[in-house]
Amino acid sequence: MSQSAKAVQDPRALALTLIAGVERDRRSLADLEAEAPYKDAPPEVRARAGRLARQTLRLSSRADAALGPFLARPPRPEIRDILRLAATELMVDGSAPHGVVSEAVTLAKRRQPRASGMVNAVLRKLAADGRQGWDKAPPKRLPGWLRGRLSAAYGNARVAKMEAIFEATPPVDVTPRGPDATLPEGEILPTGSLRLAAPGRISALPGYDDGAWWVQDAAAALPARLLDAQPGERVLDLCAAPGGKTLQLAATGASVTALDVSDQRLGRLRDNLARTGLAAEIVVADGAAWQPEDGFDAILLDAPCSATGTIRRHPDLPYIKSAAQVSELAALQTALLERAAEMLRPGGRLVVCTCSLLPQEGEDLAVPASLVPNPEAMDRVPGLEAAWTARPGALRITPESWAEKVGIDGFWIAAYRKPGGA
Ligand SMILES: C[S@@+](CC[C@H](N)C(=O)[O-])C[C@H]1O[C@@H](n2cnc3c(N)ncnc32)[C@H](O)[C@@H]1O
Repeated sequence: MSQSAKAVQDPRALALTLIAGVERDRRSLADLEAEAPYKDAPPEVRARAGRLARQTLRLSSRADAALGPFLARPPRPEIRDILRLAATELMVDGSAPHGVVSEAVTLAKRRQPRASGMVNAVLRKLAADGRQGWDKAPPKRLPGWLRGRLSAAYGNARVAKMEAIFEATPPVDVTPRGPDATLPEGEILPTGSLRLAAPGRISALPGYDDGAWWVQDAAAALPARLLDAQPGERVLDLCAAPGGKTLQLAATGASVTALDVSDQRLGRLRDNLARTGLAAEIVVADGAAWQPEDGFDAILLDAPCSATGTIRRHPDLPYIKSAAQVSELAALQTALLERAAEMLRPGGRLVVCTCSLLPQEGEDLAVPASLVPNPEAMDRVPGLEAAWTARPGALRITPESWAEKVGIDGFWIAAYRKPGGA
């Protein structure tokens, strides 16, 4: 059987193909998971492989620190990845050592047979004596270009706290469709989202099939709440796919247009609307060029960005994002914001957000002269931390907020209005 055919049946082998694709080819997990061998694997193999790959990427430097004392010399990358993956299974999952070691040895035999004895010996030693080295290792550092910028914005101590949060398995939050929604077990958060107690298989949880709620980080749920769409209002969700915020807007009874440049990503938005029974007009277009016939009462711009606020959910990002990409994205964000301001009717409201931690994609974005800050928007949402207010009408949320609850996604969210109108 070929390596790729074996990977389809074996979650560990499949996880290793994902890890290699991220680390060595600098490709995103989303892209790798859309193609073979991942897409051909059975659902339960895919789910476990995806979880193992993310866990291993999140914890790779902790694994290296714990494995280091037992290694005579640095292993080749494909053997190093097997060791890292097995280390996380031993130290995080608490899996039985004999099973983890024997699977790792089998994988090593396929890649570099001469290394299998070393893999066996090192992992046995790690299982017996590695706990202290694992626990005392510092969290994985962000890449230098990103760490430098975040340290300049927030200080080293806060960045270290963010790095600690990025190592943790992220919680799963859901947005209730309304006050009477059937909800799974969990903790109601101050801002109204629900943090699931035991996520497991999401589609098997009560209320999922009826569209009573949808998965959405607590921070990601805030921009639509701040926009406060009203029944009958004409609302534009600019950059809408896969549609978490479209669902929130549509659930208010507003008349929602959901626009995105990616027809493929809009496919997921269509599926989400079908599951929840909510409605929106879907437009495939470049938001910076689209010309609607009439202005909108309210616009939500969730612009494409570096997504550096979501590294705990996307541990591949530090490998694949660069400073040059951030500058390109900031230029696109500025163009989309200018266009959004033009599409807003006088008297209308606009909320712009990015799931970025970089001021270049938040605090420093140029705001069109036709818009003024709308601090009143903040009064409509409960549970906002005072420390999040960056300036009137704008929130800077960083991932180490709510650290005792395992954090929150990082976001920049700013509310504006366009003076004039009736
Ligand atoms: C942060 S995501 C949006 C997430 C979405 N609002 C949600 O809550 O599920 C950014 C989106 O912007 C889209 N996008 C990128 N460039 C665009 C453009 N020029 N015009 C419209 N959409 C664009 C991407 O396809 C992507 O779906």
